[in-house]
Amino acid sequence: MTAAGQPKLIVEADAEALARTAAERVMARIAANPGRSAICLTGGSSPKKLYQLLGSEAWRGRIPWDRVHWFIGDERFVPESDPLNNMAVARATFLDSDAPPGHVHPIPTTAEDPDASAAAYARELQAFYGADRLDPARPLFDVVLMGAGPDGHTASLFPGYAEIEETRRWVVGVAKANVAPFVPRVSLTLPILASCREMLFEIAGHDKRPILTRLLNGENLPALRARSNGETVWLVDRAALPEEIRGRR
Ligand SMILES: O=C(O)[C@H](O)[C@@H](O)[C@H](O)[C@H](O)COP(=O)(O)O
Repeated sequence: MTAAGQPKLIVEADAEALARTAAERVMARIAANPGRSAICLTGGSSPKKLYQLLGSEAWRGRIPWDRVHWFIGDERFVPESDPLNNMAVARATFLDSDAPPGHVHPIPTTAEDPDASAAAYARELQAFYGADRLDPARPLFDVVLMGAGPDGHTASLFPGYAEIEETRRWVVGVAKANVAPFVPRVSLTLPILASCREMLFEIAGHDKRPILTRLLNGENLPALRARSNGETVWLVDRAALPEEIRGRR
């Protein structure tokens, strides 16, 4: 985990400390980009503490809302009114109070199917970026937030699924998830997620220990294959660490 190009592992005492470090890193990337900043959010339970922090009185005032745009790396193909909708969680927790509406870019789930929704979001990302080819010298996102599922998926890129190998399309529809909730998904692909200054994984809690152990052992799972063209950071808490590593820290 220390060789060049490898994810950098940062261990925090607990999920609260992890969320604070994640918030500081997001803020540092926004501050380092004096222009229009783009943050790619994620879903599931892992980012909730971070979102709550960013929505708190102390942190809200630190965010330059007028120059930050908020995207999402994957979505469950359910209406925004459904509690399973990833962007709806981010909106309710921190975006709705301060983000200008035009700066929040949800994956549309009103299209006829996940493929149509994926195509629409690809067009939106390309319009924002100003090109349909990514220039390695000009990343699409400042930060891409990620989580790791129990099967090693990340975003909605599941192990063994064809979508993980996609190199051409920016966004793909995924007919059925490998883990609950078993609803269709829409996901950005690895090359698009890689187009960022920092990819930041949040992996916390005892339940994550089995999958973190597999990832640290180098299993070729989507969460290990997802890498930034810039920096990749795995923020983990002690509860998620395998026993033998925990004893050494
Ligand atoms: O829509 C989703 O479910 C996600 O974006 C997904 O990739 C998530 O990050 C992992 O499954 C981890 O999920 P938890 O954070 O709930 O463990």
